[in-house]
Amino acid sequence: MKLRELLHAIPVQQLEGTVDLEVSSVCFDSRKVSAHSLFVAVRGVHTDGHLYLDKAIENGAKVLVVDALPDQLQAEVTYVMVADTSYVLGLLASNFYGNPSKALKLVGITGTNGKTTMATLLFNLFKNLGYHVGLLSTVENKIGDRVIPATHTTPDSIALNSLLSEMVNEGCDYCFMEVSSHAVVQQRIAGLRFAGGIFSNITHDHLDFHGSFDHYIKAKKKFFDDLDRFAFALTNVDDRNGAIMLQNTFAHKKTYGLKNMADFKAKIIESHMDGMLLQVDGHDVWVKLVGGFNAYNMLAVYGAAILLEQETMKVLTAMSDIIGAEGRFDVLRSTNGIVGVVDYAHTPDAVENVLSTIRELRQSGQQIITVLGCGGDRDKAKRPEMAAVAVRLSDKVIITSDNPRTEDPMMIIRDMEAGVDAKDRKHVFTIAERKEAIRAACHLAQPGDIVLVAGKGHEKYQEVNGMRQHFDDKEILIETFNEQ
Ligand SMILES: CC(=O)N[C@H]1[C@@H](OP(=O)(O)OP(=O)(O)OC[C@H]2O[C@@H](n3ccc(=O)[nH]c3=O)[C@H](O)[C@@H]2O)O[C@H](CO)[C@@H](O)[C@@H]1O[C@H](C)C(=O)N[C@@H](C)C(=O)N[C@H](CCC(=O)O)C(=O)O
Ligand SMILES: Nc1ncnc2c1ncn2[C@@H]1O[C@H](COP(=O)(O)OP(=O)(O)OP(=O)(O)O)[C@@H](O)[C@H]1O
Ligand SMILES: N[C@H](CCC[C@H](N)C(=O)O)C(=O)O
Ligand SMILES: [Mg+2]
Repeated sequence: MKLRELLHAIPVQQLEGTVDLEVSSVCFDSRKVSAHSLFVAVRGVHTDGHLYLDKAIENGAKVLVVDALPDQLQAEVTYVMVADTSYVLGLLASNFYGNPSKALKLVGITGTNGKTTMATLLFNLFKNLGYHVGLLSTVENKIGDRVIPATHTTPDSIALNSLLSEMVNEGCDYCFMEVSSHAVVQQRIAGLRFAGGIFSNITHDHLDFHGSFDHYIKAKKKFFDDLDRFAFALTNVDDRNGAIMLQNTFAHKKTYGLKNMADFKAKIIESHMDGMLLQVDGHDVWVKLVGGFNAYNMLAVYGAAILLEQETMKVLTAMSDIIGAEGRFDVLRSTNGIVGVVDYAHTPDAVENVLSTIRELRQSGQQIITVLGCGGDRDKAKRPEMAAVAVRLSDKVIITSDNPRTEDPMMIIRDMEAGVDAKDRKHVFTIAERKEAIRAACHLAQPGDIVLVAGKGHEKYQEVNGMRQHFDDKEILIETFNEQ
């Protein structure tokens, strides 16, 4: 593509060099630059792309996008100075791939918990309604039935636009994607046109990255602030911060809720281990998901489908058929009657929701044994809180490891243990090796008891010191159950 074309609608402050040259690719990593690339220098968490301008030129870059011009300019290179390179990277990525978000209906979902579940439910619902659909999620990216492994909850703007353009080329009508707060702050979604945005909820997470809860709220809100007047903005009115999300949006404001007045309303009529009977806008509908939080997820999905102009009865019928994402309240049973639940709960709120649901569904005498850990190089403040909630709502807890990354697993465990009251310690065990922790929980369980393995859900790895080793909670549960 010609640089002149690529710079369409880009807020350029200063230009040095020609715009009549061919650009072969847009890159933000000097190591991925090849002949005739355009390199965007981004200021990151660990380093600054502006330090790699020479490396980018050495690797073949002919255009550099910067927020400050270097002292020495190279004659054969075009310099484009802009105020915010991360933002401009989003716009350039959209332009480079032909603005694919404008050629399908893109719906973004943000919030602390429920994004993957809602995006997957919407993907499955619209497929069931007969559309060709795309999905961008933590678990996987999908174009129709084709799976493309996911590296992030929200891909970087180049990967994102490349995936969207493949979706357009393959005839997708809709794409449902997760919008993480990291992605909003890092402008990964800049330049995208959304047909709608959905807010699930906001509770404690990622305070390491955002600094404070207030900044975390503002990051989520920015997604709605940037929606245009043709989009819908659907929020959870039962969440304390649900209304705040829509304060400054130009989009059509719509609400859903189980407790407060809302445009889309639902009630839980019956709850079972294998599903719930919901009343959605006055209609009874059986769904295959369990837990009050999933009533919210289902209701938001219903609301979004109606806002996307689907027929009510068709949507309700399809809702009975669809399932959510892998590793979200997956139930397994041992031959001797122990119930295993694998769930991706990795925030205090999610642990509370999952355990409250299990408590509501258990029969008298059934014990709950929870296995959980907390991720390394992530929000430390949630560690004692997650442990405290698990101890409050379980009969026994085994504290273990969950992706220690570059941290010492025992230090993470100590942070978690700080949330356990002295009086509860006799019900709490520490087994750093996750496999052994799961096995011990199964051995402690009596027939009928429930073993919750929380935090990793669909993940197929344990990350230790930058190395990912194969690890699958479900696989270990099944293996141990088969021995019992
Ligand atoms: C903290 C964070 O979000 N980091 C993301 C960020 O990296 P960074 O800011 O650390 O980048 P950096 O290393 O400082 O480098 C700055 C710039 O210099 C460039 N560089 C660097 C070295 C070099 O030799 N040449 C070069 O050009 C880099 O390409 C980059 O453009 O930008 C990168 C490119 O987009 C991301 O891959 C990276 O995600 C890391 C791997 C990550 O773990 N992110 C997690 C926290 C994340 O994003 N999670 C959310 C979901 C959270 C949730 O809701 O659960 C997600 O959306 O996945
Ligand atoms: N609407 C909800 N409200 C609260 N908790 C939820 C909700 N939906 C799911 N959960 C809980 O949160 C966990 C994570 O759900 P999900 O993967 O859908 O969230 P996410 O927002 O995609 O998370 P991530 O930020 O890691 O991408 C689930 O396993 C469940 O325990
Ligand atoms: N997307 C989340 C997932 C956390 C899941 C948990 N298994 C962990 O590694 O902390 C994050 O990167 O913070
Ligand atoms: Mg997710």
